[in-house]
Amino acid sequence: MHCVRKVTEDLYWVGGNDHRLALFENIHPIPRGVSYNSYLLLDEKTVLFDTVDWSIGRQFLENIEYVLGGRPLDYMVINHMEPDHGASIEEVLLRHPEVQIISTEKAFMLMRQFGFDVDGHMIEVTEGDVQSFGKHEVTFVSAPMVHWPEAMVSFDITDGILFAADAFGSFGALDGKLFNDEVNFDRDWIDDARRYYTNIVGKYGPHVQSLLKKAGTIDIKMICPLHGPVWRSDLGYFLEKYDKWSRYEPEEQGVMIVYASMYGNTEAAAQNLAARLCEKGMTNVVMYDVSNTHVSQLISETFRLSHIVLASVTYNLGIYPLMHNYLMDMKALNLQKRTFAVIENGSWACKSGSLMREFIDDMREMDVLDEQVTLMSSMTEDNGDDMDTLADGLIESMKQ
Ligand SMILES: Cc1cc2nc3c(=O)[nH]c(=O)nc-3n(C[C@H](O)[C@H](O)[C@H](O)COP(=O)(O)O)c2cc1C
Repeated sequence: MHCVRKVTEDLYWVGGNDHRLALFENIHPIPRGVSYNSYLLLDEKTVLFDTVDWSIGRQFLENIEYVLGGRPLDYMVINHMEPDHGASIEEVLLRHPEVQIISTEKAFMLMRQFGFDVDGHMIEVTEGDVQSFGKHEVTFVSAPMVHWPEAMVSFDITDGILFAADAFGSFGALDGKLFNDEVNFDRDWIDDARRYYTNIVGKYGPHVQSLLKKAGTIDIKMICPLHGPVWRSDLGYFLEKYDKWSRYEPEEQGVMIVYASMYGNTEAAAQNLAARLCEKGMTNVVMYDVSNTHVSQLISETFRLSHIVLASVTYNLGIYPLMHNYLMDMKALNLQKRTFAVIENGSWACKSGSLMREFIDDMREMDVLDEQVTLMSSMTEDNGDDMDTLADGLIESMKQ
């Protein structure tokens, strides 16, 4: 049975939702599921914009057949060749041998690498090329590393619709609600959107910036991403988030305390700091235990907030492994422009503080406050003054 939504008079959403997949990219938990979006335009020619993950292939094929209503499929525009979007290309080809695929040179290379026989079906496009499908004229804009090197976005000049590939996407299944104005995005979706952006595309901020610059020159009325809601109102809200995230600017002044603790003493010290901060009036404080918070969530929150406190035990003369993993992820994603503070703990040879400092010093545009707390197994009254100075240092640095 088909399950489609009308996007405009002649454009249909023909994607689907997956609630069964536990880990996106086999790494990131997606408790709210994920949607794979694909769009079918009925003009003088019929045009499919991207395909879907194989997990929802059957639903997708039924949707296409329903919307086509017996018409041939003339074109398939492939903006992005990652398998969660490109996996169904070959099946569409088998069912519609008449189809011509419009894509970039690199995407065709990837199609062959993934084993698709696309010979005789290829129309290669580059930046600025325009293709007319009847009433609709579509131009193609390269978007390398947003989030793979072959990526492009397509812009329907006639209706002002941006087919944005992996840009402006979000984790979360749509479950009937296709448009941003059919959901409470700022309440129910923004955390998943941020976790999607920061972990999937976060590393490529400068590439996203260059795409945003190009987007600024065209009159976009609607954004059709490959995951999550279609944007048809309040576009500025999401464009502004993307601008901040891709410039690595925090969304909020606030303190994120990330702690690693085996027996609870470092955790107690983290609580002590949180209480002091709130006592001093800084109440935008969140706390995360590295041992029970997925690193994708830690990364997302690190993009959101301005100040990060790392509180870690020393573990076999090193940083606690899960804290180390978080720091490595942060570095891999190229995160910048944050202020850190350090709380270290050790019972006989305390090393975690200096090691965490070294790690952060190696990253771009990161500050570490001089104020630091060193615990010998547990926090005592003797540490009180240092903890107070640390809290003051955090609050002071927010004023700058
Ligand atoms: C497996 C293991 C390895 C540790 N390695 C060190 C170490 O190399 N140097 C040190 O000073 N403390 C070491 N510690 C002690 C911890 O850093 C920490 O002081 C202690 O676990 C108390 O903090 P917590 O209650 O937050 O876990 C180790 C503890 C464990 C369980």
